[in-house]
Amino acid sequence: MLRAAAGVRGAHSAGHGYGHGVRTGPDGAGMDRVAKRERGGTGRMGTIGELGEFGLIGRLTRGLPRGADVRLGPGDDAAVVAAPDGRVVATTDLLVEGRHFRRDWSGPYDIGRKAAAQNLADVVAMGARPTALLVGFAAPPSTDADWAVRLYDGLADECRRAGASVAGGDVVGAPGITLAVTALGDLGGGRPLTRSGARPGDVVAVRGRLGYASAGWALLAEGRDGPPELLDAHRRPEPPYEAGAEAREAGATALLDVSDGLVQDLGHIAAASGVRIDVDSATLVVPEVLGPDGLRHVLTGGEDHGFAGTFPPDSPPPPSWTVIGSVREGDGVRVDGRVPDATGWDHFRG
Ligand SMILES: Nc1ncnc2c1ncn2[C@@H]1O[C@H](COP(=O)(O)OP(=O)(O)OP(=O)(O)O)[C@@H](O)[C@H]1O
Ligand SMILES: Cc1ncc(C[n+]2csc(CCOP(=O)(O)O)c2C)c(N)n1
Ligand SMILES: [Mg+2]
Repeated sequence: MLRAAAGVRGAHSAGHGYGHGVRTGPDGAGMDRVAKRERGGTGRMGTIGELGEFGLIGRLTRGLPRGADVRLGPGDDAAVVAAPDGRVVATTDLLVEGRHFRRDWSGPYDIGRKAAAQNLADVVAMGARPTALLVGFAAPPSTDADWAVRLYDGLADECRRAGASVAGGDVVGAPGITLAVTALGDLGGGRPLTRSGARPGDVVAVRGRLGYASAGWALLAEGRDGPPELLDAHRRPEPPYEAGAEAREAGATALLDVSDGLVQDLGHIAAASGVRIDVDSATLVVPEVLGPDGLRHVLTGGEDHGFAGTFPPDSPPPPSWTVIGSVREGDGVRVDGRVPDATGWDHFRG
């Protein structure tokens, strides 16, 4: 059993509580008001340092969704998760303050949603059904407990969207916020949709938003306000989780989620499959809201966690997908016949 939480029962609101404007302008205008709202609560629970490690765990794990796949959830040395298929799909992704998000740009609820979404999308990109998350949470002791609770509200809600549960995790004091999330999934007897199955003659198709998170991040980085749908796309991706099942049913030969940039991620399919991928930019949906650099955001912007896949010519994807190109013999990715100079995000190249 878990030790009882030391803290007061949470009085936080279950609402999202995020605004739509830019959190900071170049002059820092409105920061105080923004900072208060983004702390995610009233500070009634105090800091996580005051709550203590086990008080915090007790508070964070209270009320989490618990699906049938999680046979034993938070509270023991490890969780027990069902693996009906006999194989477990497993993936892990870090979300690091200053690298993936900033606390003056994003509220805790959105950061929680994003941490879950980027992992759940990877499970779905294997053609699997997400079952459980394990959540490593590092934060300074001075962090408001309400902030941490709101983050877990976001994690829990994103899990609900994908039909998964939080099975366990770890908390640790650290100089900044880091979330290390591991997601598990079940293939339900199906074959995994790997990156290596694309064949010459296949069509290439995408599902979900592309370029929105990148355009939103660009606005935030420049300290500019802009359309809420862009700013929020940076804060919180909304992967169309149904894409995995759709791709599988349609006979997809390869699938991945677009996390680093469409061209770069298609390059992973091209390399793993030993093929060339040709993208026809005229087929890409570039909504006006993305602004003058819209095509660049669509081609190279990451973090929307839409899906890209390849499909045999005789079994095309359903209408919810957009066909954007074809698979040929050869290697690499071409856009309108040319090798693009920008492809996407690289953590070590800036
Ligand atoms: N530190 C590591 N140790 C072992 N394998 C790793 C490590 N980092 C990445 N990998 C593996 O390399 C592959 C590509 O990793 P990557 O993180 O780029 O995944 P992705 O789905 O393309 O992008 P994202 O990070 O957005 O999920 C994955 O199979 C991953 O498990
Ligand atoms: C504060 C801040 N600075 C920069 C970015 C942009 N960014 C960070 S990681 C990434 C690609 C996916 O990463 P991963 O491969 O780790 O999933 C992108 C486009 C951001 N979101 N926040
Ligand atoms: Mg991925």
